[in-house]
Amino acid sequence: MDCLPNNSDNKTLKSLSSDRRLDSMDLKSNHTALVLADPAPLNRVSSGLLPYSGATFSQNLFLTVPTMKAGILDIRASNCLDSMESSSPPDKKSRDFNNDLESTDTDVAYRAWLLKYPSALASFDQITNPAKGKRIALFLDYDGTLSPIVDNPDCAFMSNDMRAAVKNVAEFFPTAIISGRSRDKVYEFVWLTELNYAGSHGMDIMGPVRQSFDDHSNCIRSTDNQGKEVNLFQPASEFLPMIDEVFNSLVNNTKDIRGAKVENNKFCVSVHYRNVDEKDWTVVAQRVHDVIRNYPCLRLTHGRKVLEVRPVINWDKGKAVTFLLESLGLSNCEDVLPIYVGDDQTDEDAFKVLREGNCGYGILVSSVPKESNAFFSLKDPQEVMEFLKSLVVWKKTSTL
Ligand SMILES: O=P(O)(O)OC[C@H]1O[C@H](O[C@H]2O[C@H](CO)[C@@H](O)[C@H](O)[C@H]2O)[C@H](O)[C@@H](O)[C@@H]1O
Repeated sequence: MDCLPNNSDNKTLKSLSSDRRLDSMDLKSNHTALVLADPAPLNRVSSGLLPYSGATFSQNLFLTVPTMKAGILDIRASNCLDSMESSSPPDKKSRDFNNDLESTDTDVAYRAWLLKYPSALASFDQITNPAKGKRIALFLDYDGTLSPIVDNPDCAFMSNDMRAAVKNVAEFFPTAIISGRSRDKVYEFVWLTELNYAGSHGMDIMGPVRQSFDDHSNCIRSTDNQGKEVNLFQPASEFLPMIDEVFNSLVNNTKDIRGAKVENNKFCVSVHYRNVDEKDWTVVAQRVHDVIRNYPCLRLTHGRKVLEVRPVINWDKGKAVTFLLESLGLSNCEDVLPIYVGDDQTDEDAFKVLREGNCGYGILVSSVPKESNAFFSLKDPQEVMEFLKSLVVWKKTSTL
């Protein structure tokens, strides 16, 4: 069934939910597990979507929702649990408990992995040589990239040193933050006016005014914190009432699970299980499924000890990068080298766009080996900061 709401009336979306309940009786279909799989949970994606082409694309933004097989919710929750475990590699604290032998194995595995994803610091020339004569455009994820992962998402502050490094780099290169958090929240953490911001995994982009976007159905004129006129692009605006409703249900459904935390990120909702006892992860997964089973227009993806509930639209951090490049007048690959730095599963969409377009580099921030679409790697936010500083030094000393 296509998930194609044609106006902002939440009832339309709810009635699609009831249709979907009929579909759930279709025992022949076999796509349900895909709803939960990350990163490509959908069975049909609108192709060739170029939002900045000037065409109205509201309809094309919506993806086909797989039909649901009756009575397999438990299987779905257990699939989800596998993903929860695999997308949550042990943190340094717990790895330090491992014995020496295991640590050595981990180091050997990491060094082997570095052959495939070389350090962006050690390979700095390889990154900057192709940038000669071009402008570098920088895209930065927030959590785990600019700020270290901490237990309480409300306390994921970036250091003053990191803020200074981002401010400096933005003086030389157009820079944008693309975060899963709401745009307002990430701005409160970063607090730098010289950047562009995209929140809700790219579903809320504030960029410079572009006349060519004026007819765009999801683009409106607004003002930023300093009263400057800007373009706001919000391709999931029709989902706002639904997301609020789901947020409230998720808060309600998980309030008895010790350590669970639900975060409203405006166009998506995060359900955190970092502080939940591992034996209760399955309960978290089940409760989330209990809620979203009523919303076929929503899907689930996995982040770092977090389940992300988001609209089923053909939009992600990769699309946001393309959109921002266009908005900033930087879409010509001949003149521009985009670099995207991120640590999470949702950043893979952006790495993929750069890799497939052969027009820039993804840099994965990870201290453990992971398969990625990135070209390079950095170990942690500290190394990200060193990389940003190196870019500034390179630019200042570069004669080209
Ligand atoms: O795209 P990002 O900027 O990386 O945002 C992704 C999610 O990041 C946050 O959660 C993660 O960081 C928290 C603070 O370190 C940590 O406690 C949590 O376990 C991580 O998943 C944020 O809270 C989420 O809303 C974002 O979606």
